[in-house]
Amino acid sequence: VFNHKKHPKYRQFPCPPGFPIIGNLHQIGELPHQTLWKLSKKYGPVMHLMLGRVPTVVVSSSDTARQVLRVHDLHCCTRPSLSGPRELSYNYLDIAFSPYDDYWKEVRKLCVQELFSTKQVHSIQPIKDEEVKKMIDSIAESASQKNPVNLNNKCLELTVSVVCRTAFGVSFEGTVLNSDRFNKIVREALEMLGSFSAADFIPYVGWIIDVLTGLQGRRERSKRDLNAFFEQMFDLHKEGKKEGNEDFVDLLLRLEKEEAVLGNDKLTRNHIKAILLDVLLAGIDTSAITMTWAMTELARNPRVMKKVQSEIRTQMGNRSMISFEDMDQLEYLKMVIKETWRLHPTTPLLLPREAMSEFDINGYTIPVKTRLHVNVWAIGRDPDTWKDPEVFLPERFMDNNIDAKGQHFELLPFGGGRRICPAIYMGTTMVEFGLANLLYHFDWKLPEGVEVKDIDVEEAPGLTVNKKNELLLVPEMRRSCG
Ligand code: HEM
Repeated sequence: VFNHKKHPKYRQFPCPPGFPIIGNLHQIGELPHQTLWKLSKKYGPVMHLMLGRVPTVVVSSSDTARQVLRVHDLHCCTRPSLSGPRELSYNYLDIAFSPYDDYWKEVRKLCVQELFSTKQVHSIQPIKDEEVKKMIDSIAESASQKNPVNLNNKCLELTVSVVCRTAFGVSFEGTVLNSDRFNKIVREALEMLGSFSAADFIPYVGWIIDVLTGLQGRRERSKRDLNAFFEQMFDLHKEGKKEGNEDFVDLLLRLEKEEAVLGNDKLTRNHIKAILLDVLLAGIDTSAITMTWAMTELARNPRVMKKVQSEIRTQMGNRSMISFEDMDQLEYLKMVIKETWRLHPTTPLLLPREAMSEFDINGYTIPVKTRLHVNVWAIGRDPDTWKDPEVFLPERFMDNNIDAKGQHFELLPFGGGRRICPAIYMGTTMVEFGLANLLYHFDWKLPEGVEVKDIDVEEAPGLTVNKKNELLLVPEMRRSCG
């Protein structure tokens, strides 16, 4: 383990005091991005911690994020090797947890060209149209009975349906797998990816703790369930029982048949499963969470709610459905989404990186093998960057060109550098389209007895951070004005 005190050439990092063996692990808590944000106020925007035996650096300002993600990207764009991801990703055959190597470059390129491309996003628009219509119809029913709607669930149902039909050609209403079982498999896998594994922090003996706590067993079960799910999807495609046009499984099976090559490997079933794993785990929650947080902030800020609805309704006039092309005109809605990402980035610490060679940030030397986190959540609340950071104010994006595509280091919901999310367009269009429809068709009232100040922003722990408590709002069908 690297010890700065024994290496006088290195400037001593600011670091909170820790204990032997566990280091600072006990300080991290359930919501690490929040704890680390508080610590960064005392220890600064480049902070060193020992998580067990793992030296970790957390950066918490837009300038230090720029240094990690742009200036030194090539020194630190690999991922650390972690037990949960290793188990679930067929030994890092996926994109998100693969180390930085030729295989990662090839598999990422293949997915960007074939699965996440603009052309692909446009080709799945009919699926989105249908699924959004289903969502609107089911909310309309609640509206007619004046029943509150659970928006966490509604947003998740929408993204599950869109992603499943796009990737597997299957919608989950009463078909092959019932959606409860599917949701359980996805939830458990997400938890296994995000869970704290002693083996990752305490070498040699940590794995014993994982066996004793039952984590290892749960991980193995999660992998078996996912594997069985993927096999079922392959069978379904073999039997020709799935619906619609070419989906991701069709496409990847076709590439397998054509003997596509990734780095030194031929594309096999395990590669396909690992790619589909990323689609499931990175594609479903992120968009749903963004929509839920946006609706939460709008309910807390009636002025903004009114303004964004007025924009959508003025631009759209009277329609039964909004189309994908209409999205271009909705400038204020886009600002609302950016403001949502500033305060509620779905992946607040991004995915971990690891230093591959030594480099400096602000005069501190980061040794090889140091783990790195960019605290995007802290950057969104940095008063040196944002005026009144705690206020939800979409207008702050009015007179600047700050976007969320990884070039503006004060707003990084998709990360940045070589590891930036490869599906920004797919994710953004899903969020815009879902929200525009929710806001166009309905007015949203608070349930009886609830006041604006009662709507909380408590967070649920996890690799992606959702609203902890359900957001319940009562929909009222929009009165058409013509
Ligand atoms: C609003 C929606 C989304 C958000 C906010 C989001 C956010 C992110 C973030 C923060 C990362 C980590 C970047 C880093 O470590 O620097 C990431 C990586 C990734 N995302 Fe997304 N994402 C979204 C949608 C999607 C979708 C729809 C897919 C696929 C269907 C996807 C696939 C991936 C993959 C494969 C990676 C790993 C990239 C790599 O390590 O090379 N994401 N995403």
